[in-house]
Amino acid sequence: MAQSEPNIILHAADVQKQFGGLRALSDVDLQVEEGKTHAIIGPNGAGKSTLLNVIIGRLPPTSGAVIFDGTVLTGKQPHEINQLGISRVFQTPEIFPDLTVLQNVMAPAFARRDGAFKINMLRSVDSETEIRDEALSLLEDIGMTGRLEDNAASLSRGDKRRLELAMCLIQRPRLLLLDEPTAGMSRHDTNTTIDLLKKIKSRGMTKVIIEHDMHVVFSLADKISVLAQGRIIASGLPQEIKEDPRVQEAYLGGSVE
Ligand SMILES: Nc1ncnc2c1ncn2[C@@H]1O[C@H](COP(=O)(O)OP(=O)(O)OP(=O)(O)O)[C@@H](O)[C@H]1O
Repeated sequence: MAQSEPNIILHAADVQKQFGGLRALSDVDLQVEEGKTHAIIGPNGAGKSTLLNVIIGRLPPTSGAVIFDGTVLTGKQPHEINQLGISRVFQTPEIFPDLTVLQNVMAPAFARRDGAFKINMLRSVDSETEIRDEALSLLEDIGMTGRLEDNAASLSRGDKRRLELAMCLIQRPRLLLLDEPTAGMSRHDTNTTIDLLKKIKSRGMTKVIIEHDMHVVFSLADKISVLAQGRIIASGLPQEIKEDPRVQEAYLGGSVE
């Protein structure tokens, strides 16, 4: 029996981004399959953050379009894109410093339940007990059960990043964008985060991850696209990318191990 075609949930179609005289993105065509983890790698200045900012509506593309599950995102505001079920974990954590750790994780679930989020996120309307239970479960997953009542401002940078990840996960977005989710973390915290991201894979959430740490990339990615000087120079399975001479060259002759 023929295999059914994979569903492309996110498509950046022929995207260009110009900053004055600098072309940060050229002819970028990125297709992300539903339920998969798609990593975008590339040397410094390759255009990775620019592409992510175009996807989430923070930057308008100079030309081209981004399509999410049949809806053209280009021209929409970041909050509208978020309401369609796209969340992003930022390099600088965006948390509520004056709330406790537990309150931080519960807050986005209440916002989603009571406000505009509720229409397009995967989950249905929950009771406060359900939200609390899910927040506790996520906090256990990220190893922060011992810090529930601590003020979020008191957390280390790595803990703030994992807290923000839990805040995104409780919204159960259809697409989660992760911008260097383990930057600044110890190896132990990095591995905890990898385990958490693997765990949520089984929930069918699609993830796009930008990452410099190849241990993280090769632990998580189903597919990898390589950006260099604003162009996608290779796209494929992790093993194909590892062996691709163009990729080795883009990393200045280094290895992508
Ligand atoms: N707002 C901006 N104005 C002008 N130039 C910009 C702007 N944002 C990014 N650039 C330039 O666009 C290019 C791509 O930058 P970008 O931050 O997307 O790369 P990156 O792959 O994310 O790099 P890194 O891995 O170092 O974060 C770089 O040359 C950068 O200097």
